[in-house]
This record gives sequence, structure tokens and C-alpha cells, in this order.
Amino acid sequence: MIDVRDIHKSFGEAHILKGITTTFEKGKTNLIIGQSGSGKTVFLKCLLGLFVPEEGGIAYDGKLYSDHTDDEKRELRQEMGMVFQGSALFDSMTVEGNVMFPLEMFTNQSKSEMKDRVDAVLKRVNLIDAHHKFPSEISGGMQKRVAIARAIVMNPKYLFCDEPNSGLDPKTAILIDDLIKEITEEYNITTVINTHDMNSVMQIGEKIIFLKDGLLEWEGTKNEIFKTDNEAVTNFVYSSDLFKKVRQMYIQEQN
Ligand SMILES: Nc1ncnc2c1ncn2[C@@H]1O[C@H](COP(=O)(O)OP(=O)(O)OP(=O)(O)O)[C@@H](O)[C@H]1O
Repeated sequence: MIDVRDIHKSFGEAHILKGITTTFEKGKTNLIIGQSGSGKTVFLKCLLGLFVPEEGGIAYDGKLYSDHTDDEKRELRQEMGMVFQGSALFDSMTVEGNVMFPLEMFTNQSKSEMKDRVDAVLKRVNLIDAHHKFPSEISGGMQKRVAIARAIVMNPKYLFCDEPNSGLDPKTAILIDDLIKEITEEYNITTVINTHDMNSVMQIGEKIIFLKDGLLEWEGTKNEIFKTDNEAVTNFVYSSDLFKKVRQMYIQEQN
């Protein structure tokens, strides 16, 4: 569980996060949405410990980041998996090499232990025949699976994903969303996803927070987002005619 307590983050004169308080529960897919420039990436980087808020704090399973010693901060970072936008795989390494990389960097496991772990996570993301391929030889959807496998290979408590669906066709995007949700439940991970994809909101939004100008404007579930009358949320989420119609149908069905 991640507990965010009134965090503020500025760059010089620019006050970007203006006091955000929320919680992200274990075993749940938590989504951050909001317009471009609303502070989603800055917020995600605060959760990852890459930016330190000037005010407020973030507690990981009950312990504030600022209360960790340097060694504990290093350990905490190793408990965090990250799926970067665009996958960010190493082009010169095979799929197996990419997934093994964190184990080689941060553990003392033997080669055979590492290989077993890599086999297990690649199997979990349904990639069994791609070990010796290079990223350029596999599809975008497969690259995402590799990125997810790499993010979970260290058995993280926290999983952060930045736009995991960018560049994928809608069908593949849904498969990736479902995979992230399944893994989150199976391993009881606290997962936080930064997304622009409204399909993801409807599909896996167990908790959604909507940021506007560095403030938390709204939070709720995928069912609640259908019913909300918060104008900023409805203007953002239902900006397309298709989603407006879906919302109308949902509301009619409920009445
Ligand atoms: N390292 C930085 N130094 C100075 N300003 C920054 C830095 N990182 C982000 N900002 C500013 O913070 C604001 C919010 O940026 P952020 O990237 O968090 O937006 P976002 O909601 O993720 O947008 P998008 O959806 O387009 O990725 C922007 O005005 C940006 O210029």
C-alpha cells in the first residue's frame, strides 16, 4: 500500500504538485489520469523516489520514504518495478538478457537460478519462444510483455507503469491491461499506472485519480466515473462522441 500525504513539488517558481493526498491499495490497479501537463509524470516520479517532494510525504507499507536510511531507500527501490513508456528495452540484448539484467545488477543469484527466474516470468507473460530474439525482432506487444517481465523479475511490491499501452493497437492494448491486472492480483502488488487510454480506465480502473493543474480533482472507481457529475472529469473522459454514448447507455441501464 502506498499512502500519499499532501505532497507538494515545485521546480523553481513553478508549483507543479499542489498538495496531493491519496492511497493506493495492494492487489489493485490504480490509474492516474489527467490532461497533458497536469503533473502525472512528476507525481509518478515522486512515487518512484526520483523526485523528493518539498512538503508532505509518501509512505510505503506504513513507512515514510523520508524515514528510510540510505540502505533502506536502496532496498525500497529494488522493491519497485517499472514499465517505461515505449518499453525502454536494451536493443543490443536478447529478450532473456533484458529480463535477466536486474537480477545480474542487484542480486547474487547463480546463473541457473537467474535463468529459472527469467524462464518463469517470461512464461507468466506468455512469451515462451522469444528468449534469444532481440527487441527489434519482436512486435510492440511482445516488447511490452518483455518490459513487464523485466519489471516483475525481482518480485516487486510496487509496480509503476508509464503509458503501458502507447503505440499498441486496441486489441493488444487490452491484452496488456489484462495482463498487468492479473499480475497485480496474483502477486498482491500495489500497481500505479499513468495513462491516457480511456479503454484502460473502463477496463481496469479499480481506483482512478484525476489530476488537474497539480491538484487531485476527483478519485473513484471505473463504475463511479460513469456516474460522476464532476464537470472537469466528464469533459476529459467523455470528450469523444463514442464515450459520451457509452456513458448515456450505462446511465440508462442503471435507471
Ligand atoms: N524536471 C523538470 N523541471 C522543470 N519542470 C518540469 C520538470 N518535469 C516536469 N516539469 C513541468 O511540470 C509540469 C507537469 O509535467 P508532467 O510531465 O508531470 O505532465 P503530464 O501530466 O505527465 O503530461 P503528459 O500527459 O503530457 O505526459 C509541466 O509544466 C512540466 O513542464
